Amino acid sequence: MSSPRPVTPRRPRTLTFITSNAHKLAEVRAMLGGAVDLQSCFLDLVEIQAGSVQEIARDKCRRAAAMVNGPVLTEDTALGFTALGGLPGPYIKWFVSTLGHTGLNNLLAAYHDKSADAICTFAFSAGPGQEPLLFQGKTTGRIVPARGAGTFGWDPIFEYEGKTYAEMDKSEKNLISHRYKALEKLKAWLAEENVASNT
Ligand SMILES: O=c1[nH]c(=O)c2ncn([C@@H]3O[C@H](COP(=O)(O)OP(=O)(O)OP(=O)(O)O)[C@@H](O)[C@H]3O)c2[nH]1
Ligand SMILES: [Mg+2]
Repeated sequence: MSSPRPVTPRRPRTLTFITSNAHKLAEVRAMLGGAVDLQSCFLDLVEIQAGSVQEIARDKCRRAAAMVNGPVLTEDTALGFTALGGLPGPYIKWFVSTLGHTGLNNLLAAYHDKSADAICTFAFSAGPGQEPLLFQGKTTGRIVPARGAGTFGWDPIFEYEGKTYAEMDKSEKNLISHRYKALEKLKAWLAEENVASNT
């Protein structure tokens, strides 16, 4: 007996982005432009502890799809310090709120290597029981003492090519960021469907 073929979800024209983070939503809106009709739903989803960012992102998306009983887009951001083997990674939210910018710098005080990877993982599920598809982007930078007037999480301590995210105009960050790179992959996937459905 042959096993069932995996079903590729239809690419949606409307995306419902489930997030509790207004900064993420603003960046995603700015970067998606008119590529898709973006709806948002402000929910703080449970996030599991797991060994991989992918596993956490998939679980978060499955929960969102079950909660709204329909197609959903979710996003998970990790910030991994090379010297710490990729930690705090997906747990950066709790590290930044507990340690602050200075504390995060102090974590690297004993190490010469200050490099860090900002990793963004979007997950799309076509609905409850539908396996999420992942779109991931990574930007490598350095952890530095806070600079710039950023109000978004760790933007002031993440330096890329001489400027922290917080020192960049939004439009500048949105051309090189981890989120931009992930969103380009999501947009390419959406565009493929538009080509297919117009032919
Ligand atoms: O300076 C920043 N520049 C960014 O570009 C960025 N993207 C995310 N974050 C922060 O990193 C943690 C991720 O955790 P996270 O993915 O679980 O997000 P969240 O819980 O805030 O929202 P969500 O899970 O409801 O979507 C949270 O503290 C976010 O505020 C950023 N900080
Ligand atoms: Mg979260």
